[in-house]
Amino acid sequence: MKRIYFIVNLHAKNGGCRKTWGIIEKELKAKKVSYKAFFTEYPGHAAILADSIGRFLTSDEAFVTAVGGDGTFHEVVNGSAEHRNITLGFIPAGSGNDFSRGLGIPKHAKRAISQLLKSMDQKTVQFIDSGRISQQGRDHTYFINSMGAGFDADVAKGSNESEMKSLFNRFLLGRLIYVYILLKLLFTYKRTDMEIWVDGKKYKFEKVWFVAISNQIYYGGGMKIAPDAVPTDGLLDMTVVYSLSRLKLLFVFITVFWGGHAAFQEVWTCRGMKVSIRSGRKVRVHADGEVIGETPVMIQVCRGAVPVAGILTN
Ligand SMILES: Nc1ncnc2c1ncn2[C@@H]1O[C@H](COP(=O)(O)OP(=O)(O)OP(=O)(O)O)[C@@H](O)[C@H]1O
Repeated sequence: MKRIYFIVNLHAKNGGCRKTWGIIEKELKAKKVSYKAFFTEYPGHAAILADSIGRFLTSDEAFVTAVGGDGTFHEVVNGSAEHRNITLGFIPAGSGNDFSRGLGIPKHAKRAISQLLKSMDQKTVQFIDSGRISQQGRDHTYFINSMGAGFDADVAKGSNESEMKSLFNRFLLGRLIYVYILLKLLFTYKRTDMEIWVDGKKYKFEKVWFVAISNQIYYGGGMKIAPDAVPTDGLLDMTVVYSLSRLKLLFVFITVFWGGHAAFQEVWTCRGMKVSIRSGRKVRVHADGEVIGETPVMIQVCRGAVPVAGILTN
């Protein structure tokens, strides 16, 4: 097997990733796997490391595995987007871990690395779709899980910056930070009207809470925002939540945990390849839980653009 390059964010899960990396390293040494690890030193570094590995190895096939949370994997996906020679892997060691939940990667480190090594050995790589977000005056950003505009981007920002995140992580409740921040922001968020174009067709919505565009089922640490999303179908799943009172949003929110929200008339869903989002007032936009800018944005699916080893898709 070829050498594996690891990009490790020891700060993921408020430092909890250090333990995961210890387990992985022990396994790699026991199995005599050739590897090299790079550790992120600041936000955004994982993307630079992935890009450097892609450039350094030029046309050689390269295995690059992210160890951290969805934010770390998001950076690695973006850093390797221009390098067709890179095959990715992911070992979940974050607070939310939606990618691994949706793509069948075991949450236990030892099992996750075994699955990854087996997949690399047997060359059972799968080609996952990604979404490409375009904003005026900025480089493209890619997402692998989901993107969103409006309330959920504010919640993502609040979750990433919250001092409570480390407290939740300490009690192994990292997933609940999203719920905690959502409840905090629910009573102050100002809704706005939005215009959404899907594959050339225009839809208008009043008093929108958020638009979520998903490549796979989960977001926000285990919520089934797009229960029917398939990450290899060349399509993105849209969810628009609009015209709901604050109280009813809370009610709808509870149903997202089992994917029951689509039954409400104020929840609109649709599938497509090309989407654009415009809003009455500018609202925040996130990609894989990382804030990347504001509306307006355009999104395009990139079918099968991301080769990933060690995953299970149907
Ligand atoms: N050396 C570093 N110091 C501080 N922050 C870093 C460092 N390296 C990476 N980061 C940042 O840490 C943040 C959190 O990482 P990540 O999202 O992977 O973990 P998480 O938030 O615990 O998990 P999840 O996204 O699954 O909830 C990312 O925004 C990343 O840019």
